[in-house]
Amino acid sequence: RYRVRRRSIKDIRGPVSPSRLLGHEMQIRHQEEIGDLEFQWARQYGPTWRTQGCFGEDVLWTADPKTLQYIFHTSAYRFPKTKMLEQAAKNISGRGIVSVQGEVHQRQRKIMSPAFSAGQLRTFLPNFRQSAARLSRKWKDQIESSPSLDSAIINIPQMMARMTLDVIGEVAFDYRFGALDDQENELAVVFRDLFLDSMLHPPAWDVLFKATWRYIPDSILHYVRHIPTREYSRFKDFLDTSFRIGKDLVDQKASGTEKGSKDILSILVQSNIAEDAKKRLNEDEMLSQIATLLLAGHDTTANTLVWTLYELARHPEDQQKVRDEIAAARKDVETRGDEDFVPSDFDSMPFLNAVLKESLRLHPVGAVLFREAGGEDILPLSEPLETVSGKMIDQISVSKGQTINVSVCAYNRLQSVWGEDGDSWNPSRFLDSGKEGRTSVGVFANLMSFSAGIRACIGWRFALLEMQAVLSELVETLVFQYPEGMDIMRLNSGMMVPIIRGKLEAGIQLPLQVSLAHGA
Ligand code: HEM
Repeated sequence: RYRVRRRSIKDIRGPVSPSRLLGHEMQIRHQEEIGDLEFQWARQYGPTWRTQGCFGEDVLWTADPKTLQYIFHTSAYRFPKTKMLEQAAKNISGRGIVSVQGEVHQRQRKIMSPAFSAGQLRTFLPNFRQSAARLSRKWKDQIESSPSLDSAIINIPQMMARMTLDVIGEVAFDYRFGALDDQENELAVVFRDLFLDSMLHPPAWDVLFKATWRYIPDSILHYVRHIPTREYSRFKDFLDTSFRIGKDLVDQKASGTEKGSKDILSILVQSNIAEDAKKRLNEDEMLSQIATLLLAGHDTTANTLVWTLYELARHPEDQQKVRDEIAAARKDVETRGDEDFVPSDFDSMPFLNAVLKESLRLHPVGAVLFREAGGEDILPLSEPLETVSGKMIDQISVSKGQTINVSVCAYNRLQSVWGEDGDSWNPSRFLDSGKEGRTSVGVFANLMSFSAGIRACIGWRFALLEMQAVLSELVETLVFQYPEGMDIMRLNSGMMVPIIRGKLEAGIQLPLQVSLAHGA
């Protein structure tokens, strides 16, 4: 009888598995700091290695630029998200753009793209700036009411996440969360600590259970969202609440009472109406996009900004350089007679942009992307790889269903791409233009932090402009200092977040000493 032989990746080198049943899964999820193991393995085996998943599955890991380029750019939909990831995304965001695949994804992305055009984005800048100004006002008030009157220790992540939630509410849906003003908004409440509460250090039973999802038919898998444990019920609460509130919002936009509105949902509703009837988003898909944008568009940006302030507090000379650049741009604004920065002003802040890139490089909020081979395929490698049996190979054959974990954090530090100081903070690397010979990979700055290709972050320009707007306000008006002896760790709560070593129970923490900038 003819049998198809699966292509084995057993000859790819990798660490010895600590458990037959769970492989490296628990070790990876419970590692002390996010990325530590991947950095170690990338150093030991090069940018491609193999680990053991649950039930003895061989998992291929890659941080190799040529492989990444092949998977994300060259191969269209040939490397879908794993079924486990697809279902996990559906549990929390429904059938929105993050969780669908192939043609459905292509259809949704086409309808959503107009809402993220450059022209559309410009209209959001005043909102980004006003929200940033409200945040800096809050922190100034905290400083002015502190015992010393000139500085205060402030836990940065808390208010930052509230600000980005307010921003996404307003510009995406014309909806007021009032999060910066401590309002007990229903949606804001189901959102609070959603990921930290549900995804940190998952128990072994759940890791094993999720590993079986690939064998369960979709019609049954759909019901996992009703499992009454902490993770599943928190996600269900969030999704149900966001669908209920979203429905009112969509009805308002569709009824045309808000003609001329420029929020993302209004554009989306219009773009959907303009689409061929057969290709339109149905109600379930439309509501899912609301949950998706809330999730994808708020904590991501907040955390990147938090890590940026962490680095600037640790590198005061760089912080001052950014402040000087902002001051020079401010003079230009005044000379022009404008009230505030316009998008092109941020082009004249090369160091601020380099700082954001370097922060995204060292602290990608999504440290790993999960894919599988949609069919038999051959992955190219940028450098020959020595196998367990001592062969040198320059490509890897994979079978349909082969799990491929993309280590964004390891790629972002790869010495062959970023130089010997790949592990260190050095924003100036982005000021040098000597990039010839590099394999072009990510959608932004050759980084994988916003992913790449047809499934790259749809909101990367949005995030960048928001971060430019917020960082320029905060650094112009405030000075951030790193408290002596504090030890911050990168924790995995589904996203890379900071905590203080030994104080996990305190949750996400980055307390910085904040004072008023001279003249602010
Ligand atoms: C610094 C901030 C951000 C980072 C680092 C980031 C990162 C990413 C990454 C890595 C992906 C790919 C995920 C995967 O393939 O598994 C992604 C997808 C996505 N992001 Fe972002 N993101 C950010 C901000 C935003 C914002 C502000 C929005 C919306 C306003 C947004 C909306 C989305 C959407 C809708 C997708 C799915 C795209 C698709 O599958 O076609 N993101 N993002």
